[in-house]
Amino acid sequence: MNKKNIHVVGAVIIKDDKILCAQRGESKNLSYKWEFPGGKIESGETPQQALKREIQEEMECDIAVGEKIDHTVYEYDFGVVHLTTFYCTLQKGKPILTEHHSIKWLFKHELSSLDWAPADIPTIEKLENM
Ligand SMILES: Nc1nc2c([nH]c(=O)n2[C@H]2C[C@H](O)[C@@H](COP(=O)(O)OP(=O)(O)OP(=O)(O)O)O2)c(=O)[nH]1
Repeated sequence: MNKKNIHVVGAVIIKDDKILCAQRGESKNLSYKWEFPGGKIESGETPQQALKREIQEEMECDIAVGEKIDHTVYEYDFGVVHLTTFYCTLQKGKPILTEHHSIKWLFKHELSSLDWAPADIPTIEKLENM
């Protein structure tokens, strides 16, 4: 059986040289793994629109979406995630924890101390070598 394709966008939000990292909740797949806030692209949306919407919903703040960082395809047991990550900045408000277990602001050289969702590793490597 073919696995379902899941198209996901992730926001690498940078503020004062630190990057916002978010930990998934207990009841989710990839529970307690770290990720970039974001989510699935809905039909009719551009990746950038999806990212702005997801961050508003999840963290109650507005972002500006900048350049693409990376695009990876990773096969999990529950499906194939196509993850695109973008540089973002905060425009209005401050990220609020709603559905994540926790959030952290880390310098890029600290990112690899967290247990990331596997699809995120190429983005982490790019950020570390930036
Ligand atoms: N938001 C986000 N999701 C990621 C990243 N890396 C990664 O493998 N994923 C996976 C986890 C999920 O299976 C999927 C994103 O879906 P989602 O955030 O909309 O959905 P979810 O599983 O948290 O919850 P649900 O809405 O399906 O209940 O992509 C990442 O950096 N950010």
